[in-house]
Amino acid sequence: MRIEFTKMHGLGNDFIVLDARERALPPIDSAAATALADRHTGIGCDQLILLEPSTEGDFRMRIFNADGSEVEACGNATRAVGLLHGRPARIETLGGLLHASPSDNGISVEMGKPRFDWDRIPLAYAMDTHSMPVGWDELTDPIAVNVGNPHVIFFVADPYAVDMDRLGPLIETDPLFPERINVNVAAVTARDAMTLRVWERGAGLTRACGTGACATAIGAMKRGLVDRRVTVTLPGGPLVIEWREDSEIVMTGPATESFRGSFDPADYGMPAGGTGA
Ligand SMILES: N[C@@H](CCC[C@H](N)C(=O)O)C(=O)O
Repeated sequence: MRIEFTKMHGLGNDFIVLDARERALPPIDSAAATALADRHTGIGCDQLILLEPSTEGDFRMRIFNADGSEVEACGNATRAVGLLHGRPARIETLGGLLHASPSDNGISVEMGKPRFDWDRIPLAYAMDTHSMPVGWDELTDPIAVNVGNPHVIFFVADPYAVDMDRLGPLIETDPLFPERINVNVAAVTARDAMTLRVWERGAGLTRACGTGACATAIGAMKRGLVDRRVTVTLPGGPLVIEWREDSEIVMTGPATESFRGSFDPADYGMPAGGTGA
């Protein structure tokens, strides 16, 4: 049996979407996700997304980084599967229940409420997460925010001047972050505008990171640098992030289907059996 997939992206952050909501698929494990994500020998993606039935929401979304790690949240993929669903959706994730709905400017997602406690980031030991007394070369005084997944944010004059290929993996794997971390470097350009680059945990430098945009906007709002609605421009384009009075984060932006195809699971070492429906 061949497995059908949809290739999608949100501002160039790209996904293989596998749909096991109505038809069981062979189990997807870390090794299969890594093999499928390979840009030379597989289909290629930053994240593999697996949709399954859910008792809590309309469906469950599982997220695997390109390195095979299964993680809690992915903002851009949430918009992508919202587009695929075609109507408002309640999406169960490891990071919580999210709400995605079509809007005038693409797809809007209620991403949940941010967490700031050191043990909810998580960090390895207690520390003020609002102004962390740590640094890596010119990257100093970060703020840490968990928006379903963990982020550390550095405010700099020019994100494009930062050597992310060197500093990204160094910070991602620092023992201060027991579950590793997504690394954001951002510049505030106006009370309602920021630029951002993200080194993603388990995927490296991507063209866009939805949760990174949320965490960075919230970090800047907490420090009083921007207002409660801000446009965050990533290499792949802009996302609008709003922090509502009830503390819910709302992310709005585009999602795109690139193409559909199918593959033979045996080519990716996938065992026989079923996951999902
Ligand atoms: N690209 C995503 C984030 C994907 C997960 C992240 N790399 C992690 O490990 O937490 C997004 O758009 O949010």
